[in-house]
Amino acid sequence: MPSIATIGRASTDGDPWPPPIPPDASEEERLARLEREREAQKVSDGIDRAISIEKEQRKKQNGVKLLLLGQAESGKSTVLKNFQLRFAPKTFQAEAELWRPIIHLNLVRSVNFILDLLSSERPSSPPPSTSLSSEPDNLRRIQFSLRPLKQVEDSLTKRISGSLFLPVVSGDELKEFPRYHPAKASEVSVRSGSGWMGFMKLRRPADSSPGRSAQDKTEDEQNRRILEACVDDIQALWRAKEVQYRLAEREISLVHQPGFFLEDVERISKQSYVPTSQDILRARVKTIGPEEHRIPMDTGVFPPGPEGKHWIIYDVGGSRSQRAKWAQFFDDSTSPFAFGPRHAFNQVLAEDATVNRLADSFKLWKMICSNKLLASVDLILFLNKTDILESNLDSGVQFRKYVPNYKERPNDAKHVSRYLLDVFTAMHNQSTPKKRKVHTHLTCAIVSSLLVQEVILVKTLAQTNIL
Ligand SMILES: Nc1nc2c(ncn2[C@@H]2O[C@H](COP(=O)(O)OP(=O)(O)OP(=O)(O)O)[C@@H](O)[C@H]2O)c(=O)[nH]1
Ligand SMILES: [Mg+2]
Repeated sequence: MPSIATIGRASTDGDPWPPPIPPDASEEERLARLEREREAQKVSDGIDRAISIEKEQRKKQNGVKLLLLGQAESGKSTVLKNFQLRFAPKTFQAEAELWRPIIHLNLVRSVNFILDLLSSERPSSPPPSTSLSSEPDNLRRIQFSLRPLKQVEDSLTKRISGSLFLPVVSGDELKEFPRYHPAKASEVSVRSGSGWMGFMKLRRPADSSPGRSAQDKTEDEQNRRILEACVDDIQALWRAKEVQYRLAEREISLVHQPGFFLEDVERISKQSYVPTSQDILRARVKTIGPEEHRIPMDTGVFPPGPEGKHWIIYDVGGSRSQRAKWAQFFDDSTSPFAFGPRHAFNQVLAEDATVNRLADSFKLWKMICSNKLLASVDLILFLNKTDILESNLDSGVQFRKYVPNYKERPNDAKHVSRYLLDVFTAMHNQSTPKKRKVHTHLTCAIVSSLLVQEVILVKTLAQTNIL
């Protein structure tokens, strides 16, 4: 006899359960039988509900598990920083100083990128407004005087990545970190999160522990002195018309590149500089993960939960060689956050220049939606980088040129966002194995305003029953 919970389903030996009502049963027997089945069904549904509530509660007691998924540079680690800023502000502030070398590395890579660009090729024609000016001579002097920044870049990369501490990086991963990429400047090829942070803690400049060598300290001071001495020339380089001309000629928008700090050079090169929260959110470190981060939920934002409750956030690397590592986190106790780079419709992948980033992002989304291991969890989709999308469209870039199906709709952020939300939702509905909710949000992860936190933490998580 099957248990009551299986009434109405197939029995274990393959025969249908309950068995059909015998054809010779009287009307009275038939009605009584139907009534018994209805009652049994009610009990069965009640048991299913209780099991699912218990499962939810068990999930919550262990902490809330979030999985950040999306292509490289889509903003996963930045949202993680937002969580840290919101829920563990003291730790976040205490670690601010660790971000200074990363921010300096972002800056010197931008400078070295421009220097490489200037020396890599001659422009197709000289910039019209500078041909009669004295700028070319001055630019040559600046190029010469900024040469020590190559050593600063090498030294910072070595300090941050700590070659001894780095896991073996595969050939494919190394290929993703070219020193000079035609459309990129600020990628930092180091381990993210706890990897580099743990290492930097050991070598902290203010730290007088025996782990920190005198050589590190000297090198750190020397790098900062060089940077401070270069401030005027870096500013002059960035303002030079020829530089702007060469960047425009190759359609390179450094301002929109991750880890862009050229406008902040004076402030961030001061000896007394300590990174602000905003600087940290803007800093770029590529994740070679996956990494588990535990953030205590102790800030009283939500009603107190069980003692020792944590956010457990899995931050993964989004570049192609990293994606095979995602599957180990796919299960129904983890809430996946997927990131769609809305701004990237006119960009290609850093790791494969033949692949449009928006097309890649659609493919990833379909893979997440159709995954059977995630079929029972609601999905949260962030269409991130609203600011870059707006600035791209405002500068006249035509969305329909890259997405012909967009046709004659208006070329503004509101309509493009609506269109993308519709496409992502339709793709989900076509590929999901089960009916479930998708919570979509337009976000700008570098803004840690209350609004963003409200959206991310309160509305979304509460709607998905995570909290
Ligand atoms: N302008 C702008 N920049 C953003 C936004 N969100 C993230 N960024 C920046 O984009 C860069 C990349 O973000 P990350 O969070 O490192 O990207 P990721 O998805 O973790 O990338 P991988 O670790 O390579 O997988 C960082 O420099 C961020 O500061 C946004 O909404 N607007
Ligand atoms: Mg990351």
